[in-house]
Amino acid sequence: MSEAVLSADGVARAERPPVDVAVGVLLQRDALGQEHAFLLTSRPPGKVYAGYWEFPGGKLEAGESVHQALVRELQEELGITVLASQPWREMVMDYAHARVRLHFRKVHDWQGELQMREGQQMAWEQLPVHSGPVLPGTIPVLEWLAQERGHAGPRFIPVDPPAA
Ligand SMILES: Nc1nc2c([nH]c(=O)n2[C@H]2C[C@H](O)[C@@H](COP(=O)(O)OP(=O)(O)OP(=O)(O)O)O2)c(=O)[nH]1
Repeated sequence: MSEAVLSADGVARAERPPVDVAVGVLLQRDALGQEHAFLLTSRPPGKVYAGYWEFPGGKLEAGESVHQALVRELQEELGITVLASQPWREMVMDYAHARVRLHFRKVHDWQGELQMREGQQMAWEQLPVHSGPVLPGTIPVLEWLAQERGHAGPRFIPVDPPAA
C-alpha cells in the first residue's frame, strides 16, 4: 500500500522519493507535569520558506538514525544537547522544492541554553500559535497537539507570508 502524501500547495506532482527529515517537538511541562509550551523557530534567511515557523530539525545524513540526526541538527541550530527523544508521528509532505518524510520526535530532556545559531527566531508557544506564518508541514502537528490536549479553538493565528 502506498504511503499517504500531503501536498503543501495543492499541486499534484509526479512521485519522487522522499528525503528523510528529523524534527524535534521540544516540550516544557506545567506544574502538574502535563506537556505545555512547545518550541517553534523561524526558518533562517536563505533557506526555502525563509521566515516561516516550524519545529527545529533537518535532513538525515547518510547512515544516521532519526535520533542521531535530531541530536546533530539541534546542536548545530540551537546549541543544545538532546539527551533523549521519543518517536511520535510520521508524515510525507510534497513541496515544489522536495518531497519530505517528516519524522517527529518529542523531546523533554536536553542540556544547554537555547542559542539561535543560524539567525532564526524562537518562541515557546501554546495553542493557538501566534508566531507565523507557519510552514505547511507544521500545520498537521498543531492539529495532533490540539487533539492530544482537547484544544477546540483555532490552531494558529493566520499571518501573512514574508515579503519575497
Ligand atoms: N525542520 C523542519 N523541517 C520541516 C518541518 N516541516 C516541514 O515540512 N519541513 C520541511 C522543510 C524542508 O523541506 C525540510 C527540512 O529541510 P531543511 O532545509 O530545513 O534541512 P537542513 O537543516 O538539513 O537544511 P540544509 O542543510 O539542507 O540547508 O523539511 C518542520 O516542522 N521542521
